[in-house]
Amino acid sequence: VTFSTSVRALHHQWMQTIEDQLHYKAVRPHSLLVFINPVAAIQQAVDIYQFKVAPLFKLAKITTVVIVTDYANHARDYILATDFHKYDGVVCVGGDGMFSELMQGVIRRTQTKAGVDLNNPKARLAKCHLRIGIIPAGSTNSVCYSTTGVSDPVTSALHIIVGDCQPLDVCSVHQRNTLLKYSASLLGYGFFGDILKDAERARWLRASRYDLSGIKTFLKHQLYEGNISFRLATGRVGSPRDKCRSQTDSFSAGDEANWNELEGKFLAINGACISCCSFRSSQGLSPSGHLANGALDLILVHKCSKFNFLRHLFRHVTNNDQLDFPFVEVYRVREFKFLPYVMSSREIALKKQKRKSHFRRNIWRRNVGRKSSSWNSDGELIMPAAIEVK
Ligand SMILES: Nc1ncnc2c1ncn2[C@@H]1O[C@H](COP(=O)(O)OP(=O)(O)OP(=O)(O)O)[C@@H](O)[C@H]1O
Repeated sequence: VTFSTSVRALHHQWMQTIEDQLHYKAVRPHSLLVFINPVAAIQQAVDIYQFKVAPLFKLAKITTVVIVTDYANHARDYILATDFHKYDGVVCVGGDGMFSELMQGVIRRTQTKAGVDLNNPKARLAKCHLRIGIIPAGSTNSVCYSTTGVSDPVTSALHIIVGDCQPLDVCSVHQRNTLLKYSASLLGYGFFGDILKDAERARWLRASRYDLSGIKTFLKHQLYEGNISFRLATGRVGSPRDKCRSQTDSFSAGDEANWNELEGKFLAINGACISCCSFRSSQGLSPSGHLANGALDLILVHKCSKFNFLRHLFRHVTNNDQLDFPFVEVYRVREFKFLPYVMSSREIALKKQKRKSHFRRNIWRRNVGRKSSSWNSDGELIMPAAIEVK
């Protein structure tokens, strides 16, 4: 909504009323540290901040320190080394990758200060009090879209100004006793991991790199074999197949379920902490995913024909239920572990020999088990395939 008037007195009255209202807001930021990723999407983040956001912060009397990053992980390193007493929060001007970078910095900083061993997958993390605001300026902006309902810099700036707060679930991704990453939106193995890996090689194509890599990855129809074990979320956390999207309970003590285990050949294994919607898919990967219920929706896409996989993918951009297929399983879980089955080079050699005589009969097996995929963690690649997520 835009108000406009040529009457000076009325304009002044409106401004005064807004200022008064802001004055009464108890928890709103007065001082912010802003990080701008100049290479996000079509390299317009600096302009978006300068022309759309900075004037609003100025009107709201928010003082800012602005840093245009020089390299990947500049913001994360800065957060780890900075004294935050004078800031009420940090703002990320960029996409999901940039948000993830700031989030890694904020969580790592909080845990280190609290003496928590980051590499211990069983450690209970300390709560982060420093808030992160997102001004969408990236290619996908899924976290912003899933939390505010749109991807619009001005809307996000207004949310920040009035001090809106939306808690988010974050999961830790470990390999044995090493922390790999924290993830707040998508953890995708197979299809989404391969798309990202391919798209990273073609960053010069900007946002369209995802479309091109998506088509290439789809045509490869690569299957990945492995074992997945997961602990279901119990209590009133709802189900990923709920049609009702209203908020559910969050994790409560004593909420323990047994581990389930299954193995198979997967086209995709996706963990969604939020619905992961974006302009590409207004429903998202997990349309009923909740924002802070302490659970993650685990979507397993089993081996199926290319045609059926295309139907599943196509439903993400329509209002049809993309989870309603016999080859798609979905669980709301507290944690999961994945172990890829990858053949050794000796096994591959043996298989090749065998295939010479049974080439036609075994042709379908060509894609299975030769190599593992990588994980796409909020738009960042995680190379180890065997992970524990909590
Ligand atoms: N100055 C910089 N030079 C190069 N890379 C940077 C710089 N600053 C940040 N980065 C990195 O750029 C990566 C991508 O940034 P970002 O997520 O903002 O844009 P995007 O990939 O276009 O958007 P999305 O993640 O929403 O698709 C992030 O991983 C971030 O760490």
